[in-house]
Amino acid sequence: MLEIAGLSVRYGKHTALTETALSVKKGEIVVILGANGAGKSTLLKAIAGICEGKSTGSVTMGSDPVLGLPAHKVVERGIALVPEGRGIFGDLTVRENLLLGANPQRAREEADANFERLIRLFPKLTDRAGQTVRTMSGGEQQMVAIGRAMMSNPEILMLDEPSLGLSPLLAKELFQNLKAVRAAGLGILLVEQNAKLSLAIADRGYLLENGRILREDKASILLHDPAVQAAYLGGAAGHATGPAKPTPVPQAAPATPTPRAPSTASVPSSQIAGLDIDALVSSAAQKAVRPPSTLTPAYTTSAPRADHLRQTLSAIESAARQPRPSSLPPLRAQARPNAPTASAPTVQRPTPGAPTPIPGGRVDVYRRRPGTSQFDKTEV
Ligand SMILES: Nc1ncnc2c1ncn2[C@@H]1O[C@H](COP(=O)(O)OP(=O)(O)OP(=O)(O)O)[C@@H](O)[C@H]1O
Repeated sequence: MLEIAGLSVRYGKHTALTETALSVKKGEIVVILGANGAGKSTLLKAIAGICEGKSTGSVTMGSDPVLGLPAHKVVERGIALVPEGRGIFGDLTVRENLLLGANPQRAREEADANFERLIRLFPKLTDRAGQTVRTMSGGEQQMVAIGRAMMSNPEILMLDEPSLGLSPLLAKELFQNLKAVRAAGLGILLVEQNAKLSLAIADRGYLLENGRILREDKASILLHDPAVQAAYLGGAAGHATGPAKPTPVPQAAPATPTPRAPSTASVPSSQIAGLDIDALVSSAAQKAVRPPSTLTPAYTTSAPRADHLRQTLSAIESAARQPRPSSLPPLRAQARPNAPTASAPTVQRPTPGAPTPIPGGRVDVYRRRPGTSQFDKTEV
């Protein structure tokens, strides 16, 4: 169904993918294994229409060409991507995130059916429909991200390292969920560091190295191949999880989830479809542009900023109260609204201690009495 042939991607002079070929059929899970920088994310991004590099070759969905289409058109062709890091809206509820997934034209008419399919696959989502997503555990958030992608009614679901950041238990649950998605008839293209778990559920696998596909085989064969074990499973199947990458920090579930709205035991599909998708999309777009205060942890409350301001002001005030050092030259005499006007039109900058005499003329210099608004006249 998804066919990739001769796909190459360059970022400027750097070639990230070279003549890549692979396919994903309906109802199968295909996993891409590769070390850091092998080009796995680039492959998914090039298919999804969000790659910053220059892509050449061919990507087709059925008989439709896909390569080069903008991301929203790729989704309309039936390909959905769950990006690394999930890309969900943490400030929105589960229901709102799912509804955003139903924005593509191909999904709008079938939003009810897609939602029914989703809650059959992930019944937990119905209990959490009103919960704000950022209050959920990493595994639950990943489920929302997959759920949102599925609401676009895809035939191919692509996932970029979905187990990243999940505890082993949550990762296991995630891979069980992917089996359920496959059973629903979707094709899955999976990029994973967790070679053991992903090969255990996959049908086929590709090994990608330095942007080239080195090998393609059945997942069960790859899983038990000594060379694959050495490269991706730490030398012994079942003990390691893939090539070197910093061990993800498991996301703990919050002690007490705080739903924004009371949890609904069951959400009828009409409740999903009843929301206004366009309004939600534009509100989500606004929320995605965060004010600077939410981006800088130090300024998440106004107190530290106010303290800093107060300290700065008091430092300026106390500096202003300091007596002026006598070595500094006096300020240039200026006309003041309530002071007598100097008889000469210009006053030269005086030397310290004594005003400079003006040749051929007399200058009246007015000095302010300290602490008053009175002026004393001096003739020069
Ligand atoms: N936007 C970009 N601009 C320039 N080079 C890039 C860009 N994105 C990726 N690359 C380079 O392309 C190569 C492949 O990167 P890619 O992210 O696809 O690898 P990966 O296999 O997904 O790695 P990882 O597992 O570390 O995420 C790397 O050398 C990377 O530095």
